[in-house]
Amino acid sequence: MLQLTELTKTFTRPGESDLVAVNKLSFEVAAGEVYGLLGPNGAGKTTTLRMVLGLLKPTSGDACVEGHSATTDPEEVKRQIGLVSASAGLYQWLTPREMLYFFADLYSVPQEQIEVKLQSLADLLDLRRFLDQRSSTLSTGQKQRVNLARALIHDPPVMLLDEPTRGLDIVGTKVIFDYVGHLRDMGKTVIVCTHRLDEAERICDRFGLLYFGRLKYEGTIQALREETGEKSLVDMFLKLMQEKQTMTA
Ligand SMILES: Nc1ncnc2c1ncn2[C@@H]1O[C@H](COP(=O)(O)OP(=O)(O)OP(=O)(O)O)[C@@H](O)[C@H]1O
Repeated sequence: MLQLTELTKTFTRPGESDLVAVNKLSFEVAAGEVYGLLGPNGAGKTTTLRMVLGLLKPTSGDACVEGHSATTDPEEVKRQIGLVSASAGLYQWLTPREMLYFFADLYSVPQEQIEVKLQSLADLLDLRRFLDQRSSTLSTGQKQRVNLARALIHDPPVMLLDEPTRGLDIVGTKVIFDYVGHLRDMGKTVIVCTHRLDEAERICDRFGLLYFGRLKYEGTIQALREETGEKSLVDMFLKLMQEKQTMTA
């Protein structure tokens, strides 16, 4: 369970006015739910994720991850979250097996559980053929699957996926779709940040449309259609942008 309460981040900029990058953002994501946090460049998605991860201190408000405050208990919050980021790399000189053991150890997964966990992830993500091959020799798709396994090795209840399909072909994208399906089935609380609105529409249960740090719309695709009068997320965004242009014209 993830709960954001009036989460706010103001950046002070030398010689310029302050920038409210995230502005009183409140929403909840339940276990077994996939929430799409969507927004154009600069909307405040990354700043929000950094605060949820306990890496950036909010100016006010808080994010609660499984009941732990990201502000006062950031170390526990990190243990509760699995992060999948398009830009995460692998340790080239390690094999996937070594890397998964390394991260399991880092997260204090009990020794007797590591092998069991590794075997189940190897099945889930089809890693068996290359578990003992150096990561530098893996294909892009194989590396991606190892990264997905790494995020789950400590069995976190909350998963953050940041641009998970960036740079992937159809096969790689399908792996992500299936992975998100598994996460939902496992009862994880999932947040997906992406620019790919068409993909978000297929994999998310509910959406928050972020614009200039504020949640402009929130709901299921059906609720958003009724509220905006637009059919697709793309059209909803275009409408939002138009409103802003009219306001500033
Ligand atoms: N450390 C910082 N200092 C000053 N301004 C910042 C800082 N970090 C982010 N910003 C500003 O805050 C706003 C939100 O940025 P953020 O990276 O959260 O947006 P985003 O929605 O993730 O965008 P993108 O999709 O392009 O990654 C932007 O205007 C950005 O320039």
